[in-house]
Amino acid sequence: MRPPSSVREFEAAARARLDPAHYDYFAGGAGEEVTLRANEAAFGRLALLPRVLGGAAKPELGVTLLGDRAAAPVLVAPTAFHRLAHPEGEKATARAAAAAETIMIVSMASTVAVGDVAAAAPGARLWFQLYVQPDPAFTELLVRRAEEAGCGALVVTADSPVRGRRDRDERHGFHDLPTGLCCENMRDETGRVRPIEFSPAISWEHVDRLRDMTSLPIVLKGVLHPADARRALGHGVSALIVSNHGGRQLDTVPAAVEALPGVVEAVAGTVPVLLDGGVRRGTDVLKAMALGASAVGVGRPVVWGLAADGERGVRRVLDLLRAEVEDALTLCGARSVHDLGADLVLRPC
Ligand SMILES: Cc1cc2nc3c(=O)[nH]c(=O)nc-3n(C[C@H](O)[C@H](O)[C@H](O)COP(=O)(O)O)c2cc1C
Ligand SMILES: CC(C)CC(=O)C(=O)O
Repeated sequence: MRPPSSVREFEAAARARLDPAHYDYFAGGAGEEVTLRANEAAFGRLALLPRVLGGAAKPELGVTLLGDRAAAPVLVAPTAFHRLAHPEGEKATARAAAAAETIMIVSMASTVAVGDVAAAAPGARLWFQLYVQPDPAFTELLVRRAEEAGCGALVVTADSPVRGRRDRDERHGFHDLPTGLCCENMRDETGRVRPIEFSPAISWEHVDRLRDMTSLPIVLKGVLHPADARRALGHGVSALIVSNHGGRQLDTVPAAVEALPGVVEAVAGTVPVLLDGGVRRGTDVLKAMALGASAVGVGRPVVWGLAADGERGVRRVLDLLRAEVEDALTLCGARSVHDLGADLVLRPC
């Protein structure tokens, strides 16, 4: 059978393979899924206004983020539970990210321990995503594990003081991983697996404590409001990710790409601003970068690749997106992803 030739086809292939409860866990969003739909729809409403006769024979796609080089401005966003999608789980994802020469943000809720992910994928550039745990000693243990695994940054998720309410999971009664799988990073010193806890009282003080705890750069994920973006700058944050968690947390917040310009303006170039949510095509990547993003993350597309064909599927998803970015860049008459300005995008009135 021919391999899928778009992220959409990968989703169809993944859906055909996955248990419906697991497909719905990966695909679903919070509440009425207004934000989930908005993430993709907002990219569709933005039109590209290309230039002509300005291209390069080999356009520049590479970006350097917090000292880590990525061959294309498309990162692997942190997503939980990869072994639900494929037995090799995060090991397969990391190998594919390494082969595609991009950065993978390993979820704290990975089903392979971050140290084992790193060991399985030599040369992978990994960052570690953290949900601050109510027990500060356990949070510190997680940070040390990320450091020992060689992760290049700590990505602190700020949009999840509680877990989003997801009707699809309720309908299936999907609340726990099946027997044999667990969140391997959550083992304490005795080997017991702790449940992931959310911290409703998470605050800027927690960011300060993390700042004191580690010399890793801290990336704040889940920022939508410009005032929070400005505030983050005073707390030693090295980058921001504009994200609504793929529409899985607070429903009816704006599409990520709609929130992007306000955050970009607020930080005024002091730190890189990344975006995730709804990126499915190379043209989406260009639109986000034209509006000021330094790179984007993809969540579900990677899971679809993994479910469809393991490491090979993830590699193909990343390669497809890279090729689409290259084509779109050339068709926009641009020589480099660093040359894109807001005039490339026509926003609806
Ligand atoms: C199945 C799934 C699991 C996720 N798990 C995490 C997680 O563990 N930590 C986190 O910060 N974000 C998590 N996210 C959010 C992603 O990092 C990202 O914000 C989102 O998927 C981007 O939207 P996209 O799926 O449209 O690309 C998850 C998203 C999905 C779809
Ligand atoms: C363990 C989960 C809370 C992971 C997550 O962030 C998600 O499912 O969106």
